[in-house]
Amino acid sequence: MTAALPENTILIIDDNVDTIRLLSAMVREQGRVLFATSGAAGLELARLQRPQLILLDVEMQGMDGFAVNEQLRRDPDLRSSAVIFVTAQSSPEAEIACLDAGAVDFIPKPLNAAVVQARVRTHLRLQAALAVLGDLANQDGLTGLYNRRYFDRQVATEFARHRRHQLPLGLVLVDVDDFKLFNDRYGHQRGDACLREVAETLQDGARRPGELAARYGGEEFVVLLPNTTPAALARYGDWLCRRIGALGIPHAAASAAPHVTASIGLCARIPAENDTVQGMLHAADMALYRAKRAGRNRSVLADESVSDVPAR
Ligand SMILES: Nc1nc2c(ncn2[C@@H]2O[C@H](COP(=O)(O)OP(=O)(O)OP(=O)(O)O)[C@@H](O)[C@H]2O)c(=O)[nH]1
Repeated sequence: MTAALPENTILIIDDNVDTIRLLSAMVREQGRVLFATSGAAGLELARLQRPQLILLDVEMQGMDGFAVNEQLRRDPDLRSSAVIFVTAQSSPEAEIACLDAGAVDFIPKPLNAAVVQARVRTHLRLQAALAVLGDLANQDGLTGLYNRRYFDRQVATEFARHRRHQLPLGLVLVDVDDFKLFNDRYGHQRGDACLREVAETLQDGARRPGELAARYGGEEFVVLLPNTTPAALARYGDWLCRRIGALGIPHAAASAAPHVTASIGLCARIPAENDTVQGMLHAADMALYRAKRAGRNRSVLADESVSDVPAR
């Protein structure tokens, strides 16, 4: 689920071109170096490039380093970039003010190459460790898919985005059929292996940008499909059902087939003003319930889904 770690990116924000040149030369071996000569340009670049580390001049014309840092800290997308303040003010008070503002470190001017490199190295290492921890916190330990915590965050963001742009959002609940009987018959370890295989199938079927498969709990999974019409979602549900069946995992005690199958509840909607994520999940859950009641091993689209939106 996790993309390969990107190369380290270091952004220098300083209104003095000579300082930028000097700092760039000092840190260029340690990552890709970008620079901006004003706070506003620096924020713009940070938004586009998501640097691991920002070397931020405190005393700049216009927006000073503290103001830039405040905006960085406030923006959830930028908060993970570590800021090292660079300043000619080397009093203990100035140093404390930098750290209190949320910077991870402080580099005094005049610049010393060895000190700059050591600090940058340390914080790039810490950033890499934090990125690994962040990924683990979002991951389900058994299947490697995203966990429910991460899904809850993403679905809220996507729901709001789809409402803003009036696009249909697709939600898929997948529940492995008669899984208690599978565990009873084949044991918990084979049960775990089965869940991993189903998870892999879901992951394979959610590779387009913005698509996301997560473990929702126990033997239940959820897939989020941006900009997906009810008709396209119904096709996806049928396809997924067939793919899970085609894994051919024997399940002699199952009611729908002699192999592992899944029931799938689908909901695709353009979120209305008074809609909620919970409302969509509830609709998908009701559809899943109907799939179970109708004999399992099938996908069912929630009743109220709109169908007059362009095809995906
Ligand atoms: N092996 C394994 N089993 C799990 C895991 N999480 C949940 N389960 C089992 O999944 C089973 C789910 O059972 P039920 O909720 O009764 O549903 P079901 O047997 O799949 O029946 P239907 O959903 O009606 O088809 C329970 O026996 C749980 O113990 C897991 O991580 N590993």
